[in-house]
Amino acid sequence: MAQADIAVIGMAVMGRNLAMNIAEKGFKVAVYNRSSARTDEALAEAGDLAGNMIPCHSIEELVAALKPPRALLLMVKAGAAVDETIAQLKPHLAKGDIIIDAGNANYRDSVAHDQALSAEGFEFLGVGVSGGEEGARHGPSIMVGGSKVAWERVQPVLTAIAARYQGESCCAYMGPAGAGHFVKTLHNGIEYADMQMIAEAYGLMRAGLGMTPSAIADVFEGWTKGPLASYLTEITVQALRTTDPATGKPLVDIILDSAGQKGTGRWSAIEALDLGVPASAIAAAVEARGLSGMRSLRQAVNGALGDAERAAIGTATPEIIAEIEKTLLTGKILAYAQGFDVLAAGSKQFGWNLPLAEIAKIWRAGCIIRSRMLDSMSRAYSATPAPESLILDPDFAGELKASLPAARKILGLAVANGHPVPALTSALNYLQQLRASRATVDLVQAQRDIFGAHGFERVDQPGAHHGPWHTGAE
Ligand SMILES: NC(=O)C1=CN([C@@H]2O[C@H](COP(=O)(O)OP(=O)(O)OC[C@H]3O[C@@H](n4cnc5c(N)ncnc54)[C@H](OP(=O)(O)O)[C@@H]3O)[C@@H](O)[C@H]2O)C=CC1
Ligand SMILES: O=C(CO)[C@H](O)[C@H](O)COP(=O)(O)O
Repeated sequence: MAQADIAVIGMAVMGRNLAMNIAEKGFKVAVYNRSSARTDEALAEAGDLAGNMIPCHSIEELVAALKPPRALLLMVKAGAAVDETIAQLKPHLAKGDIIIDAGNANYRDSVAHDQALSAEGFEFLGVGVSGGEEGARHGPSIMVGGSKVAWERVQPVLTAIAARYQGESCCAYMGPAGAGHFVKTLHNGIEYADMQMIAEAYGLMRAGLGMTPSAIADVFEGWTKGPLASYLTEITVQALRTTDPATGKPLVDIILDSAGQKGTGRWSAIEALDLGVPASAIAAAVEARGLSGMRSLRQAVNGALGDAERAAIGTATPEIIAEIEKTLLTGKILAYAQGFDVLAAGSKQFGWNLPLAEIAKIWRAGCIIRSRMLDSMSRAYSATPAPESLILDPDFAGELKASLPAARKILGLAVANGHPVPALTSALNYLQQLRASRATVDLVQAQRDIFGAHGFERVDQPGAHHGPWHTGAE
């Protein structure tokens, strides 16, 4: 009998936890996984919540379990798995039924799915979900894009399962198809930058100040009470406090220094480049992950040039630690500013009218980048008119001004003493470029005009100009 409010397809980490979350909020959820064993495992794990879950072992069974118009939420591997699942579902669905892709899809795939499905009479939502396993189970941040009719149908479920910040649900409608996954992509781009900059600050304390992981954990713990308060700061404390049971060493020292990536960070950098918006801190973080994976090249370069000389930048005094905190704060504000700039540019380019203040609001709880700073960002974007960049918001401008001398000093020391700090320096260079009253691309314009007659503008006359250039003859 059709009694389920919604279906969740994909019973891996995210899907099964979302299903339990939905069941806990009092909705009936039909669950299905390509390999049936996972469906049974999910039911077994659900305990009392299984009463609100309907296990289905075939697509036919799943479709029959749903109240019309049927809403089916896919939480499977992004890409081909989504295409295949949609193709399997379609023959069993009726017009008006809703397919929701809630994985980490590329927003372009969401747009394509929306076009194809709406042409066949189905509704589509591309939904970004952030919060990992814990978030999926107890309240993620949810970014919805696509059909408004479909949104209205599933809004009660998605709003109920999302995290709450001071009573407000961290689920919101972002705009037409593509908008939800575009926002989620940039969330992850910012996440990459935030994580990389935290790792760089850790590196400075570890190799530059000679501190132990546990002493650095204490520092990060202190930072959880200040402007850097965030989930990522908190889990950094947890990571640095963990000892490897097998060796008794700090676990962080046993973990291979090669980080994976599934695509969203890279897509953020690609979209930024496509839109012509600098997102150098995000790009640096993506590149740092890529470079970490080039193990044979790293070993060859290490062998050829010798181990990077990572000399002391000082001793672990409260003063220098406070300067590293300010350096991280500077980098973090700038990386978020870049991420929001990409969102604003995408919004304009695709005519989405993305709600930037709302985005900052729904990122305040549930998602991986949740932080105290996002509350200030939601306030900044609620202003009329909204600032052109977060850097121009008076509070963030004030924080940057106050932190800048420390950031320059620390990053100067870092570079001079051989410490890799690609994301932090990219962020700082971005600000230094923006602040400069005169950029050095005047010389680039000269070069372009000499080799390609590309022309240039003059500061003292209107119009396009060309040369005349010194030939060496005069
Ligand atoms: N893990 C996380 O922290 C987060 C993940 N996400 C996104 O959520 C989605 C799900 O993530 P996660 O739970 O980690 O699971 P995975 O990304 O590891 O995907 C595994 C699931 O996809 C299914 N699957 C794989 N290939 C196919 C296929 N060809 N046809 C049908 N089903 C297939 C698997 O079924 P089977 O068991 O049969 O192999 C399984 O249910 C992904 O898009 C991910 O990027 C979003 C936020 C956080
Ligand atoms: O979406 C997520 C959190 O919001 C994923 O957990 C995370 O981004 C995984 O991505 P990657 O493997 O590329 O680090």
